[in-house]
Amino acid sequence: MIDIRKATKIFKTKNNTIQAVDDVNLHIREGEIFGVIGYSGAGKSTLIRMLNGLEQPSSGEVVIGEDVISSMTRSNLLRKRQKVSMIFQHFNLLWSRTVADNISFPLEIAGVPKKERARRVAELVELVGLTGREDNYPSQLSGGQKQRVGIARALSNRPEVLLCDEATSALDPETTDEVLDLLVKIRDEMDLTIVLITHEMHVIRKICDRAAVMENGRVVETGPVIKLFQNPEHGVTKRFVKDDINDEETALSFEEVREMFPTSKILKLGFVGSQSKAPIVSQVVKKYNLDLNILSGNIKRTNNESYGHLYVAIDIDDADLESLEKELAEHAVTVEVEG
Ligand SMILES: Nc1ncnc2c1ncn2[C@@H]1O[C@H](COP(=O)(O)OP(=O)(O)OP(=O)(O)O)[C@@H](O)[C@H]1O
Repeated sequence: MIDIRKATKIFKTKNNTIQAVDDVNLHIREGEIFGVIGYSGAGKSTLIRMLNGLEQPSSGEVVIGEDVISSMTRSNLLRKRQKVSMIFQHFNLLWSRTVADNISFPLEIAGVPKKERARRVAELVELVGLTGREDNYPSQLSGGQKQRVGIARALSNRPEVLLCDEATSALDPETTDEVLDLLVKIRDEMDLTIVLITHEMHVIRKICDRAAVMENGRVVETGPVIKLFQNPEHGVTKRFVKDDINDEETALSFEEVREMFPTSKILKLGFVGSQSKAPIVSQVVKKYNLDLNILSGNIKRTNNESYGHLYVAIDIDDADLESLEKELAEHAVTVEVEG
């Protein structure tokens, strides 16, 4: 559906040349929620702006559906933007217009008749959960409500692609989750493809199907979200995953654990998918008659799976450990011996 092929973007300023996007190749499938994550300056905004022609690549191509965005005429691009719409971190609402009039604005520009506009606005207000707020001005709304207006406005011309530029970065965690839930709902109900950029791994974990990690203009890792969390390969991905899981405390307490259980081995058991809900550990503990201390654990949910790990201190000799590893592997539970 979306193909970014060998895209680069070079900004030349008076004293400087900056390679904001460096030889990026990405394929985004129809109907997926695709995330791009990176720290500040990684090139995310420049990349997402290439998808609606707000930036033109210095070289390479951006294709959405049948259209080569990177070589469209201005008038065709303006028409295409009705099908590739965008929401923003700071909402970009028109402050002198009411909720209803903000949502109606793109329809007015597209020349939709008044009656039809009113019908569409009513539908969208309901879809984004703003019934009763139609006549409010943006200044009378909370951040989450303002973003709902932004979403409704972006959906007014029935786009095929919705681009989200740090759409939840200005919101508190609870409101973030509500807006993320809304994005999933509209993707499901409206056959949308969503591309979002963020610096929060939580956002990727919560709603994305696949994601790309950017650093210095390059995509350094890409794949299904569960894979990025379970088996991050690049250092930047590992940092993002660690920040999200926040297992620093576990690492710090290993020394104490060794003092407390000098004869034990410390194991990290990794779970994914349906296995993370099954009582596998208690089954093998019973079977091998093991003495086991649970040190810490963490189970997280992605959009459609759970994954996580459990640190345990366990009195076990090498032979038993080998059979235990084999048995757990049959249940897709990984075992790593710490230290
Ligand atoms: N119009 C521009 N002119 C010159 N340099 C630019 C321009 N736009 C972006 N850059 C530079 O390109 C690099 C990538 O910027 P970009 O905004 O795409 O990164 P980002 O990952 O979105 O970061 P942030 O999250 O801070 O917005 C940065 O070094 C930035 O300073």
